[in-house]
Amino acid sequence: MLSTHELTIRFGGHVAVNGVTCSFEPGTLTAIVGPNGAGKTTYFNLISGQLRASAGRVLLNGRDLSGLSASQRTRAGLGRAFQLTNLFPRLSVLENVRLAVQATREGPHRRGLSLWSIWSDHHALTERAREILREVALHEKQDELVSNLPHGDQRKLEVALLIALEPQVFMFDEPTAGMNAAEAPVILDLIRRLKADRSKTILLVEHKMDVVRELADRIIVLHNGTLVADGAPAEVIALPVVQEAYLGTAAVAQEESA
Ligand SMILES: Nc1ncnc2c1ncn2[C@@H]1O[C@H](COP(=O)(O)OP(=O)(O)OP(=O)(O)O)[C@@H](O)[C@H]1O
Repeated sequence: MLSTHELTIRFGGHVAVNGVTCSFEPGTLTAIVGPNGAGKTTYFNLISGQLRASAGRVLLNGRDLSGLSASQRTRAGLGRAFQLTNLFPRLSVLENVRLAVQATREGPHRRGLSLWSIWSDHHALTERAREILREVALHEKQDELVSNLPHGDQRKLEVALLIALEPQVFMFDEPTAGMNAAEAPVILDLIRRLKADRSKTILLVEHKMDVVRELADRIIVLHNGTLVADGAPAEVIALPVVQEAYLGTAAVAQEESA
């Protein structure tokens, strides 16, 4: 189980995430919603280690990750979509995924340096990388250079790399942002499949309410950095703070007068 305890960060005088205590169970997809600037991405950054907390703790299966770097947290099982700046733009799509698979499987694949083990490892890693690319519908572009990929494909590649890490916790920050109508369903299907594997913990920051409504088992709401609501999707979506953030104050006024 993943949990945060009184997690807080201050930027100068501004408290962007303010004492957030919350637990996330395996087999559950939790959507994190809230108005612009509420602290959703900052909360993600604190969990994944991109930002160091001013106070509070992040625990995974009882282990305190608070002092660990982002890459150490990744090795501990926290999977956050790669920033594309971390990729190798001059390598192919397949090579990038293969390297991520290799980095994940480094331990079991170290069987000494016989030519056979090098070849069979390479073969197995490449096969796994191809399989992942099929899952995100990027297999037809496996030989393209990453630097040449259009935006939607780069986002798919981020998800491919996340899968290659085989994390226990999947963190998606607006995974379909910038994708066209043909591309988004591929990623949403993939999240549905991850969800069906009841052992994974999934966190999703998402502005599209239809996506949240369909995928989330639970919704938490951040407002000015504070956790203001936590519960089943239908009851949380009905709250005025969510209605205001996503549907505009007009919708709230209409409901109130109805
Ligand atoms: N590195 C930083 N330095 C200073 N202030 C920051 C920094 N990162 C975030 N903030 C501030 O923290 C607050 C929360 O930002 P954050 O991006 O987490 O919100 P969000 O809920 O993800 O917003 P959005 O929905 O618009 O993406 C904002 O007021 C933002 O300006």
